[in-house]
Amino acid sequence: MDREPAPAKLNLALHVRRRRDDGYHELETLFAFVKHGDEVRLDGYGDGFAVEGPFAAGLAGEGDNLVTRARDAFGAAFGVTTPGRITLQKNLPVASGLGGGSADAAAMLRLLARREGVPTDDPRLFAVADGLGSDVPACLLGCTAIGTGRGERLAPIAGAPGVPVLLVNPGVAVATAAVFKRWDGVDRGALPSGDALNAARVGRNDLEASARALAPVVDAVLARLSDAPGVALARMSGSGATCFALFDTVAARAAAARDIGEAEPGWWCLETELA
Ligand SMILES: C[C@](O)(CO)[C@H](O)COP(=O)(O)OP(=O)(O)OC[C@H]1O[C@@H](n2ccc(N)nc2=O)[C@H](O)[C@@H]1O
Ligand SMILES: Nc1ncnc2c1ncn2[C@@H]1O[C@H](COP(=O)(O)OP(=O)(O)OP(=O)(O)O)[C@@H](O)[C@H]1O
Repeated sequence: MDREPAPAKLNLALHVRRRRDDGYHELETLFAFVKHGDEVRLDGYGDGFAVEGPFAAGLAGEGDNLVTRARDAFGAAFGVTTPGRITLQKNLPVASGLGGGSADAAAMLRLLARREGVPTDDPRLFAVADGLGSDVPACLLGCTAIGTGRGERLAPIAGAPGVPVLLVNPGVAVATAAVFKRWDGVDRGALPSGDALNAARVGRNDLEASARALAPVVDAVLARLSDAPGVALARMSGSGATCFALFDTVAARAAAARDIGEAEPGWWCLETELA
């Protein structure tokens, strides 16, 4: 059995600069990853596709799932067919701003590249990732990076590994296309330069207002995270509704997780670290 982790993506900052003629938006975003996520497994025997784990329910099956689409796109690009049974361990909430589907697709590509002897920096692999979704190249790269264009043009930067993070999702799925559609068209300026934490601190998420309009509970999540003692930064990730907070200490993160868990037992809370 071959396994590959699919870590959750965060947009520490997400600046939307303009709407393009092709319907996508020009972004400047600071991608980072945490130490938790989904997992893709490939078993050499059998065939088919199965999803398990806490967020497996209701997820697209074979055909529509990004994992099987990644397998098929890899096969078409490299002229190989990889038999075997694929299992997706779905630990991340779906349509939640954590890029779970993109992370799963990227993990499938990494796993197949390893099997077939394709270097992970092969430009053809990135072209396949690009064709699967705007976040997939960043997830394939898998390290702190500035993303421009649709998010597919990547420049790695030094990260801040080990910083304590709390992720909170209120259980409302938000469709990415709908959030971009509500963006007000106002360019609020470039992503600040500097190291990752400084850029994150000074930056924004320009999709927050649109996501709040679709999922007003995002306000409550951000309020709870911002009010937590010892919080350095609280912000929504991607198109929401998951919000993250960076903490000064593990103890402060643990206290916030406990308080939020008691006050809002229906919310998903995950204590993790920047990778
Ligand atoms: C919000 C982010 O997660 C931030 O990293 C990404 O921009 C979205 O990445 P993704 O989920 O991989 O998005 P895609 O599957 O490529 O696109 C889904 C839909 O989101 C909108 N979309 C996405 C990316 C982008 N730069 N501009 C857009 O307007 C488009 O309506 C598109 O049809
Ligand atoms: N393996 C997968 N995991 C999650 N979603 C998938 C997967 N395959 C297909 N999808 C579909 O893709 C859509 C987006 O899911 P995903 O969880 O990647 O979005 P997201 O977390 O909102 O990403 P973003 O950071 O772009 O906002 C869902 O509506 C889901 O039906």
